[in-house]
Amino acid sequence: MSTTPFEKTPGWLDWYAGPAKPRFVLPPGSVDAHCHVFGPGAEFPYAPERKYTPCDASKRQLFALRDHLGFARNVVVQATCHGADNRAMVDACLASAGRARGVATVRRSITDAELQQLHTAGVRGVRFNFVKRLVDFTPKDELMEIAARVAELGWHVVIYFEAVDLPELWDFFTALPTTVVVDHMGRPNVTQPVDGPEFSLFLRFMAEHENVWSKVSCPERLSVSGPRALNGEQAAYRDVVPFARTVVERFPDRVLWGTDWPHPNLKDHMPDDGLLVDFIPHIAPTPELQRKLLVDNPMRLYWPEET
Ligand SMILES: O=C(O)/C=C(\CC(=O)C(=O)O)C(=O)O
Repeated sequence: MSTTPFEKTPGWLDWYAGPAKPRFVLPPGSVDAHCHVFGPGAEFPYAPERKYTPCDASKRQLFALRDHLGFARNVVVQATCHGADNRAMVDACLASAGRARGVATVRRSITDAELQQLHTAGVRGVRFNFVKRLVDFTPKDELMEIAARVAELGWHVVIYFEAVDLPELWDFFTALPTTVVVDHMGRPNVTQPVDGPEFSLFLRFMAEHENVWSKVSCPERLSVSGPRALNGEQAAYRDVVPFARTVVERFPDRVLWGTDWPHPNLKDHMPDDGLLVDFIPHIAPTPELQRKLLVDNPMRLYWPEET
């Protein structure tokens, strides 16, 4: 039972308890390269400037899911409900015995010593979020300054934005001096054709910039016609498959996959994470593509010293 002093956002959907055991057997050493921890709020309070208040989702629960699904490692991405207070994410990395790396949110005021502490804890990237419902605006010159500082540590920049905003953000993104990792394929509108102007622009963004990678994650967030990953469904979110599969097949060495557990801000349903894993072979149909997506690429980015 939760003892959080926080009241969840009305209508909040809690993460799925008792997920199925995936039928798809993950390659040994697979990395869940996009997931979060929330609090627990009593230990790691949510940020005053947050746009939503989630249910708690602790490191212990995350690691139990990792083991249940068959992942070896996690990349814990700072969620906006914790603002630039990275303590919950750092605590998860430190408790993971080297099996978790982190992506932080930092402000311009962070000191070099604090950045170094994050590095020692396992942080290897910063996240710049441009989704307006999630964060207040941060000036681009501040973000560029942060990017230049973290480049010196060998970190990358994770960017999260809506597809309609890519044209306006293009110049900023293409000026970033690091590897750039796009969350959830830049959130395409999957009711549009995969070869239509919107997604073609995203593919061009990746094709013309070899430092740009993409997470082919979050079908449950992008899908419009489903079916949902519930009740044993083995062919969930069919409308997202052509988009993700195109990215995996065109850029096999620059893609990552993650559960996005505990799935913040879903409105419609909460997926069974076991069935989400069963989505992977639909978008990465061969063992070679699967190994690159789940092992080789995330290891190169987050644990390069082991590759
Ligand atoms: O978990 C995600 O990747 C997506 C989110 C939440 C988020 O980014 C955050 O809170 O930081 C969303 O679309 O609401």
